[in-house]
Amino acid sequence: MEEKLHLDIEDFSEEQFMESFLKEIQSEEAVFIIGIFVALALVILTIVFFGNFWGTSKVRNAVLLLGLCDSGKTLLFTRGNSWTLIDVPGHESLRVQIVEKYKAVARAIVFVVDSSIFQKDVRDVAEFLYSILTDSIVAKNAPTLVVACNKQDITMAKSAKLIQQQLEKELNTLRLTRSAALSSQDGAVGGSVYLGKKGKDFEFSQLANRVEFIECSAHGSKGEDGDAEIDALEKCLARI
Ligand SMILES: Nc1nc2c(ncn2[C@@H]2O[C@H](COP(=O)(O)OP(=O)(O)OP(=O)(O)O)[C@@H](O)[C@H]2O)c(=O)[nH]1
Repeated sequence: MEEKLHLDIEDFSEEQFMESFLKEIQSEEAVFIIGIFVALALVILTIVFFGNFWGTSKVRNAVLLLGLCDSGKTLLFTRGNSWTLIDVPGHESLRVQIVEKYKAVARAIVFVVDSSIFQKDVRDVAEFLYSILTDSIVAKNAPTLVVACNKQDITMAKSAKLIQQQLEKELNTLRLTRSAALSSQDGAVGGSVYLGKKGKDFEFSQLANRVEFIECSAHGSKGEDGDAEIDALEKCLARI
């Protein structure tokens, strides 16, 4: 009897030991599995976070507002509150740096022209446009180009059609002089591409970019306090 009792106690303690041993192993396994899940979740979160971060930094979603000084960029900027615009100052010393910074992310370029003094400005406007369109990054990305012929409320303002024709003529001349200057130098000048098609007079239709010429007035007919006439510009941007 004593022997039996002794055996029972021994059996019992062995069973208990096995049970607690198994429990121990199971809880260790659970901790191990939870650990793996946490590590996996961290890896996935890191990938998603950096994926988004790198992804958005490469997305081209900027609309650059370019143009000579006083063409009306800032006034247009204040009117276009539904867009993500970058108003680039017209002054050459400031604009070069800003264009350099944003050109790679430009989804569209709104090039603002003062239509009321276009005749006087045509050469400068063409030179500015030439420098943008022959930039290798701009040429590669081919952002939509909207030439906004602003200040249409002023009687002397030239029409979008005339501005387009004169710019094509001026860009053609510039291309001739610039190409001659380039070929007289040794080697290629970094970052510049040929404008349009070789052997043909320059036309905007030769560019890979979608190009639109629109008429607008940031002032509107009732001055700065009135409604701006920028419907055509808004429609263009909505399509981008
Ligand atoms: N009549 C008229 N005046 C305008 C229009 N748009 C702008 N202006 C005026 O033109 C002047 C220059 O406008 P801004 O918007 O400052 O020109 P900007 O292109 O930003 O000039 P910068 O900052 O020097 O590059 C201001 O006095 C504006 O009120 C327009 O559609 N019609």
